[in-house]
Amino acid sequence: MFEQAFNDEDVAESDLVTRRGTFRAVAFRADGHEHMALVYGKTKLRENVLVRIHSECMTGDIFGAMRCECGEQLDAALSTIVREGSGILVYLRGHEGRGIGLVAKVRTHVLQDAGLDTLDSATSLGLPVDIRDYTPAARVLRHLRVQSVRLMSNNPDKIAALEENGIPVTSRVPLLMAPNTHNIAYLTAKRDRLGHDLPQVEEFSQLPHAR
Ligand SMILES: Nc1nc2c(ncn2[C@@H]2O[C@H](COP(=O)(O)OP(=O)(O)OP(=O)(O)O)[C@@H](O)[C@H]2O)c(=O)[nH]1
Ligand SMILES: [Zn+2]
Repeated sequence: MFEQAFNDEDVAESDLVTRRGTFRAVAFRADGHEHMALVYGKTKLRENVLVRIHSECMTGDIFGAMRCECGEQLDAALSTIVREGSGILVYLRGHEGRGIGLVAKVRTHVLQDAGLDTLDSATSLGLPVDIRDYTPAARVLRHLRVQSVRLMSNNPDKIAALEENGIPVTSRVPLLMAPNTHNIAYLTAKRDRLGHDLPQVEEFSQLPHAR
């Protein structure tokens, strides 16, 4: 059996008016962290709900860092959800630096500036490459009574994790941002070493999502 959703004391929700529109903000505690699901439009008991599972990235999401494309993906995912009229963005804490934390991530940046890629910079510090746990996302989607999802991601691990945790993924929606000189190495390592579904650099400019 899959884990039940949440005890009442671990979840709270309210309307959240944002510059993009009014979402339902569902704050929840899971695995020692406080996470958030932003729900737009009607998703309860629906199939093929447009979903983004977004891993916390303080540098990219809040400060607009260009080392990665996280901030742009966050913007694009929310815009797409609003444009389509419904969907859910799950913002997962504890995922900073693919799970190694903020201090460790910044330490890997120093090594990346010296030429190592995102994987080697972690392993050379004795750190794991990716220890993210997606079960809190599956739990909140179950709590929200979502029947199946269209997942906005380029990472096959996220699809596998949802399926393993009882949330059917009917399709994957690519979330491709145009590369810049600061994140091209990061994107290339994701494609070539982590198996993310990303195009070759020269193909990016022809993509509908690229900007
Ligand atoms: N270890 C490490 N983590 C990073 C670095 N830059 C960003 N991250 C983290 O990477 C996470 C995002 O993972 P990505 O591999 O970029 O993308 P993803 O979420 O797996 O896949 P998508 O769904 O396609 O966006 C965030 O939690 C960031 O904090 C870095 O240089 N080193
Ligand atoms: Zn990032």
